[in-house]
Amino acid sequence: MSILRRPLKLALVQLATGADKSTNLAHAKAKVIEAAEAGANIVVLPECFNSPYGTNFFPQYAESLSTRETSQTFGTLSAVAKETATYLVGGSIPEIDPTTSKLYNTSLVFSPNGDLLAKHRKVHLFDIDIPGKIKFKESEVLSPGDKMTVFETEYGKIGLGICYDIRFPELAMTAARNGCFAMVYPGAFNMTTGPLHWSLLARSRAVDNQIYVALCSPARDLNATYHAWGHSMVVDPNGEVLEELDAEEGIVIVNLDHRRIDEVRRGIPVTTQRRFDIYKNVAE
Ligand SMILES: NC(=O)CCC(=O)C(=O)O
Repeated sequence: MSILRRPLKLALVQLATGADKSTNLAHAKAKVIEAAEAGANIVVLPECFNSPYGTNFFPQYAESLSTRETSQTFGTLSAVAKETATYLVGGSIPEIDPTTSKLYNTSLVFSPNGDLLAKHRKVHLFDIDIPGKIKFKESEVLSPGDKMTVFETEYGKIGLGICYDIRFPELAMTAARNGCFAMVYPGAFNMTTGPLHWSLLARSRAVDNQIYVALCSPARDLNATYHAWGHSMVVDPNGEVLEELDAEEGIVIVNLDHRRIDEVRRGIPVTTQRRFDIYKNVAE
């Protein structure tokens, strides 16, 4: 059997977000319903979809995600997943762990009956400094997650990362080696690295592993302090961009098909040609 058990429709919601959390949540809910009505089986929201993106905003917007009772966002996502009977990758939101007071950039995934399926805390924090262009240091306020995240669906397994996580091929590689048919990354690249690396990284992770790769960004808001690149996209296992948005709000809906994975893997059989006998000390 293929790693993708049967065809499905994947939707990416490139959401326009603002400063008001309740408005963002209501808007996200409306867009998830719109995607589901268009036939989506799995819906993805962007990184930091309920708040502006910035280290100064994380503490203010953070929620404890232990239960739906402690988190407005948890409750909303769970309810809309159930209402629409879709798998929902709830982008990411700032999380506070009440026992340690540590903050995380966290993604929650819900099943079609509204149960929490997975929780991914961004593993690689976005700390970069490109002189004259962009300096950003998530680690000033956030702590990194300490595990990879793969979740099981009726279609097969999906790996989950958040934005900067895509720069580390090991995550996608490990997920693919463990049988995932796709990597999904809620993300918010910027106007410096977005044009150069966003598509390149998505296509690289896809070609490396011969899996589908989906990146879901917020829409660009030039009134915000951080200008997201947008360009939410789905790439197929051969590295071809199936659909890509521009900067504005929109929904990408794409059919994923196991026959495409099988065909690409048959044509270029790198999955069976690997030389594990000569790859040594990869952890160094
Ligand atoms: N939110 C992020 O992790 C941004 C990552 C990014 O822009 C990059 O270039 O990497």
